[in-house]
Amino acid sequence: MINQPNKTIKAVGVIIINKDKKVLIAKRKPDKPMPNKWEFPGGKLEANETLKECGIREIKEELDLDILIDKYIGFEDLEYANKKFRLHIYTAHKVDEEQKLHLNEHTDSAWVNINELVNYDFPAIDLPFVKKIESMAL
Ligand SMILES: Nc1nc2c([nH]c(=O)n2[C@H]2C[C@H](O)[C@@H](COP(=O)(O)OP(=O)(O)OP(=O)(O)O)O2)c(=O)[nH]1
Ligand SMILES: [Mg+2]
Repeated sequence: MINQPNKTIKAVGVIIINKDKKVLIAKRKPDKPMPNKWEFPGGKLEANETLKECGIREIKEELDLDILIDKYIGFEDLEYANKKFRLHIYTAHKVDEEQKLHLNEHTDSAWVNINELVNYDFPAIDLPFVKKIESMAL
């Protein structure tokens, strides 16, 4: 296939919120882009799926969790390794609050209060999302 350096890659990150209003964050592996950063789990859109379907699929693949998507928060654009990304963020909750996660793609995870998110090392692009959910009544 011809290289398409200007094509924007769509990705989805999911902010899973539990009954205590804590949000799930996960730590990226050391051998991935943005090594060891904390993130809202998710990944890249595949052909023939919607952004919401992508979020649900990625959370199942990365964490073995079944979720329902709640709200669209927004998007931010980023660029690295000569590639352009547009990261869309949704909030969601687990179908079964008791379901336990498994780390298939991350080295660590944590359920944290929204006002504690600033203490974790996120990619710069996540800061507007953190600010936005801090100001929302979740
Ligand atoms: N999932 C997620 N990605 C983020 C966040 N912040 C941020 O800059 N990114 C970037 C990293 C990636 O360039 C892109 C999402 O890619 P990803 O690494 O999750 O993709 P993926 O799960 O499909 O991983 P892979 O197939 O490349 O291993 O967005 C975030 O909070 N969550
Ligand atoms: Mg991912």
